[in-house]
Amino acid sequence: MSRLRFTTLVEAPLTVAFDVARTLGRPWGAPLEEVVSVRPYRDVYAVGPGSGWRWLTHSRRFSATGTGTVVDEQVDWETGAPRVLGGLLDQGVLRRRIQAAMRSHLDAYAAAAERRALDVVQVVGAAIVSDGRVLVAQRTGGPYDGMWEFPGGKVEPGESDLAALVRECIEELGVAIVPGSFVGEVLLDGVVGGGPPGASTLRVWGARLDGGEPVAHEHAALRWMRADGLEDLDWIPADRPLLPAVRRLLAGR
Ligand SMILES: Nc1nc2c([nH]c(=O)n2[C@H]2C[C@H](O)[C@@H](COP(=O)(O)OP(=O)(O)OP(=O)(O)O)O2)c(=O)[nH]1
Repeated sequence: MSRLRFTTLVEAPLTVAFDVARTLGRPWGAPLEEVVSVRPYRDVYAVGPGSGWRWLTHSRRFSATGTGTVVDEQVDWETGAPRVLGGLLDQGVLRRRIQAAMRSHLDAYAAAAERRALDVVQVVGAAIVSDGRVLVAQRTGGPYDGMWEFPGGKVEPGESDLAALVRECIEELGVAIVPGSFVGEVLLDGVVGGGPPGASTLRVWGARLDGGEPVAHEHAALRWMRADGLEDLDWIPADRPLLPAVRRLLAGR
């Protein structure tokens, strides 16, 4: 079997990286069919019957990082041609062709995803840690009335994620923060900022206070929570998958 791997960093949220990858498909003509699709985390395609290949799969994994989405792709194939000829074909001609086609395809893909990301409203949140506790905030009004969240909000056009994080904490809590390590990114199912449902994501960073005590200017309440009480809060459902990473942040790992 022959295998090629590709890694691309796309400056776009998970949802955009995933959706644009699927719209563009892949740069070779083999008739691949979808085997698995878990939006926005992974998909797998393989050749359909009667295609002339013994084996051809293309799998992609989309992972969130502080600077964008990392897309790891793997192409596995075997033509099924007789031994020596098959080896030459798989390891020589096809390998070079797939590699060259994928390289220019991935450059165009990254650029297209970055352009599309400009049209999607991104939400950022701060997991502010102090003395082994994390600050959580209770929303008031709207569909998530009474639920708990990380302070933060929508990134404005042309603003960086971290600038938005700092601005939102000043507006909502009246404090300056220093952003730290990236905690994670989750899909938001609903409509955010008037966009299509499920287009946006929430990206959370660890942070520390740069002096001052947070005051709830826009929330019903604020609470400093230790790791063991986090699961019991009535969180906005989208935030729950982030809790294991927040516990690791509190444990200093
Ligand atoms: N801030 C924040 N928003 C979250 C979290 N989880 C989650 O699903 N959301 C959703 C709720 C909203 O639909 C959206 C954020 O909107 P927001 O109302 O807080 O944004 P904003 O501060 O910019 O408010 P506005 O100026 O538009 O009124 O993201 C979270 O942990 N923190």
